[in-house]
Amino acid sequence: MSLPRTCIIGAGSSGIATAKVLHQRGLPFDCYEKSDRVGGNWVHHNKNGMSACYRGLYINTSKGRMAYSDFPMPADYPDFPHHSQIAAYFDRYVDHFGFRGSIRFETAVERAVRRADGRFDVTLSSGETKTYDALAVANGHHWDPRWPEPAFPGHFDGVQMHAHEYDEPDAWKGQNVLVLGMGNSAMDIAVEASYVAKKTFLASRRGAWIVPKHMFGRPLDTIITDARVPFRIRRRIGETLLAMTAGSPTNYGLPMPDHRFGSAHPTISGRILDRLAHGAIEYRPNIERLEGERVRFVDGRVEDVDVIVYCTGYKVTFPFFDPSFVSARDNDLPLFRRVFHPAYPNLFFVGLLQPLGAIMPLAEVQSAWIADYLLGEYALPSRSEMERDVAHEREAMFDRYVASPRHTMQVDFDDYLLHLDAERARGRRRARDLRAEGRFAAAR
Ligand SMILES: NC(=O)C1=CN([C@@H]2O[C@H](COP(=O)(O)OP(=O)(O)OC[C@H]3O[C@@H](n4cnc5c(N)ncnc54)[C@H](OP(=O)(O)O)[C@@H]3O)[C@@H](O)[C@H]2O)C=CC1
Repeated sequence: MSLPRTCIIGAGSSGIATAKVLHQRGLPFDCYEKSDRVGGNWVHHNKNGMSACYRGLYINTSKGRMAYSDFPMPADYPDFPHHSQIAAYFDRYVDHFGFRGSIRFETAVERAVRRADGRFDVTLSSGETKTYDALAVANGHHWDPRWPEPAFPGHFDGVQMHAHEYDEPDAWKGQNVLVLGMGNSAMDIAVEASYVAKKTFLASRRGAWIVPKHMFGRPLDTIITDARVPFRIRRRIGETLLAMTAGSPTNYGLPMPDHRFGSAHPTISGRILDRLAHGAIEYRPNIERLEGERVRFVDGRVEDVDVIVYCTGYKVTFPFFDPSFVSARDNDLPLFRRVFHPAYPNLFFVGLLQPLGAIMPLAEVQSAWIADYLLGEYALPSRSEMERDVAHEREAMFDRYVASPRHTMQVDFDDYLLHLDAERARGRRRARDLRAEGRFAAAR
C-alpha cells in the first residue's frame, strides 16, 4: 500500500516541526508557505504580513523549554532569546534536518476542500489544485487581530492600532499612550512605551497575576512543572512564591485578579511591575467611552490620550476553509487532544493550543503522533469515544479558566506531553488488536 501524502499549511514553528517528522519517517508531503522564509510569527517584518513580531520582542518561555527535543538552542543564546535568534534557530533546524526542498515558498493555500472520497483538494495561490490524502493545518493563531467587540462607544481623534501592527515606540515621544489588555503583548508594549511617551496608561477589564521570567536565579518555567504533582498543589506553590516575591498586585496600583493563579493564560513580565512602581506606567480600569482627544474609564476618570494600542488578542481563523466545513467561533474548535478533528480523521491541527510553556516541543510531539497515524502504527478511538474525551477535557478547561476567547485551548505543557505519550501507546495497542482481528484498514 502506498503511503498517504500530506499537505502542510504553513512553515512557522509548528509547520516545520511536522515537515521534519514526516521527512524523517519517510512520509510524503508538501509544505506551503506564503512567505519567502520559515519561522512565521518569529520573523520580523515577515513578508507574509502575518507576524506580530516587534523590534524589541524577546520570548517569554526559556530556551530549554522552547527548543525542539533533538535540536538544542545554541549554548551562547541567553535564557530568553531575541526574536532574531529564534528565527535564525528555525532556519538552522530546517537545514540541519535537510527538508527545505519540500517547502514551497511564496505559495499560499487559498482553498482546501474535503472531497466525497475524504481526500483534500488544495488550491494554491499559483492557481494549481493538488489532491492530498491528509491535511495538516499549521497556519498559526496569532495573526488575525481581535479588536474589542463591540467597539467602545464614542469617537476618538487620535491613533488607534492593534498590537499586531506595533513595531517600536519611537513615534510616541512626548505623547500619551493607552495600552489596553493584560496579556503579554500589553506588558511588553506598555513597558516600551513608558520609556518614550509623556504618559503611559495600562487599562484592562480584569486583573492578572503577573509572574517574572526568573525566580531563584532560574527561568520560572523550569520550576514547579512536574506533571506528577497535582495541579492544585502546583497552584498553591505558585501562589505562595508570588506572595513571597511580588506580593499583591494592588501594591503596584493594579486590581486584584478575579481568579486564582493558574486560571488565566500566564502574564509574564520581568519589567512591568518596576515601571508601575516607578510611576512610569499608570493603571486604569477598562475604557467606558472615547471622547475625541480623551478617554473616559469605567471609574469615571478621564485622560488626554494620543494613541490607543489594543492588545486584545487574536482570532483563530482558517481562511482556506469554507466556514461551514471548519471554523472556530469565539476561538473555539474542539479537537481530540488538540490535534485530530473527530469528524475528519485525516485533518490535523498542529500548534493550535495555548500552553503554559512553549508551543514548539508540543508541535513536535503532535507531529510524531500524526506520523504514527499516517504510518498505520496508531489507530484512533471511535468518533464517539473521541467526542466524549473532548467533552471531558473541555469541561475541565472551562471549569478552571476565566471565561474568555483566549481560554479555549489551554493545556499544561508537561501534562499534555504525558497524556499524549499515553494516548500514542493506547493507539498502538488498538492498531495491533485491530490488525489481529483483520479490521485495521476499516479503522483507517
Ligand atoms: N514575549 C513573548 O513571548 C510574547 C508572547 N505573546 C503571546 O502571544 C499570545 C497573544 O498575546 P496577547 O496579544 O497579549 O493576547 P491575549 O489574548 O493573551 O490577551 C488579550 C487581552 O486583552 C483583553 N481583552 C480582550 N478583549 C477585550 C475587550 N473587548 N475589552 C477589554 N479587554 C479585552 C483580554 O482580557 P480577558 O482576559 O478579560 O479576556 C486580555 O487581557 C499569547 O500566547 C502570549 O503569551 C505575546 C506577546 C509577547
